[in-house]
Amino acid sequence: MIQLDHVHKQYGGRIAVNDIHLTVPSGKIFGFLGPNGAGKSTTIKMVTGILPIDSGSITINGKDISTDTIAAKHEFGYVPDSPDLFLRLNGIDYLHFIGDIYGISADDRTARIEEYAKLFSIYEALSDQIKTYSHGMRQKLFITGLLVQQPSVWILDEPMTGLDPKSSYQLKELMRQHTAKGNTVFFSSHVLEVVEQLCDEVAIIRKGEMLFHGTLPEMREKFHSDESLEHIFLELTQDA
Ligand SMILES: Nc1ncnc2c1ncn2[C@@H]1O[C@H](COP(=O)(O)OP(=O)(O)OP(=O)(O)O)[C@@H](O)[C@H]1O
Repeated sequence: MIQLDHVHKQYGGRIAVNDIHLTVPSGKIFGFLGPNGAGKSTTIKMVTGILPIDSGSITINGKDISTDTIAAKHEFGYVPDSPDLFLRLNGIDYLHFIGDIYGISADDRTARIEEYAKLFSIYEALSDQIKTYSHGMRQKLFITGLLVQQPSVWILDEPMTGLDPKSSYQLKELMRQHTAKGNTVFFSSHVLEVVEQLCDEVAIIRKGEMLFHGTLPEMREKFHSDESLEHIFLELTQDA
């Protein structure tokens, strides 16, 4: 479970996230939506401890990211929207680095690397430097790292971007299996068809303000609409 309590963030004088209160429950796939510049990545970077919070608090499985940072970081895994990191490492070195950080045993890590790198068709490329990977391959390597770590909470920023249809399907299946075991998946996306098909709950943010948080049936009831998520999203986020 992820809990955001009155979280606020400004860049200079500009408010990026305004007093957000949100619970991402265990056992659910949770979609975080909003137009460009709405505050999604800023929120995700605060949840993951990459950016400091100006005010409010964030806990992951009850561990406070600001005051109990290391413990909180052991609760989640994160796949960034721009996986352009550790470029001089080989894929396999990156996966062992993740295994070392999170104390994954040699047997578990070998089995997981083999299973998931093969599932995402990057096994053959693991001895190459990450800088030679395409965007989609980098994305899949970071997802494989998440699966080597196997944390209870998955935080994914635009995870489907750059994935081919088969990999996107595999990731969606893994998200479903993970939450079916009582774990948490929190991801941002612009692909509303995927969100509509996959998510148990959604939150919509615009200009740093939370516009809606709940299930899709609750959204339809609240906005008196039988329309698609895309239609409701466009209505909600259009400039007044
Ligand atoms: N490092 C920064 N310095 C100054 N302003 C920033 C910075 N990062 C983001 N912002 C501003 O904060 C606001 C929220 O940006 P954020 O990246 O969180 O949006 P987003 O919802 O993730 O957008 P996108 O869908 O385009 O990725 C925007 O107005 C953006 O210009």
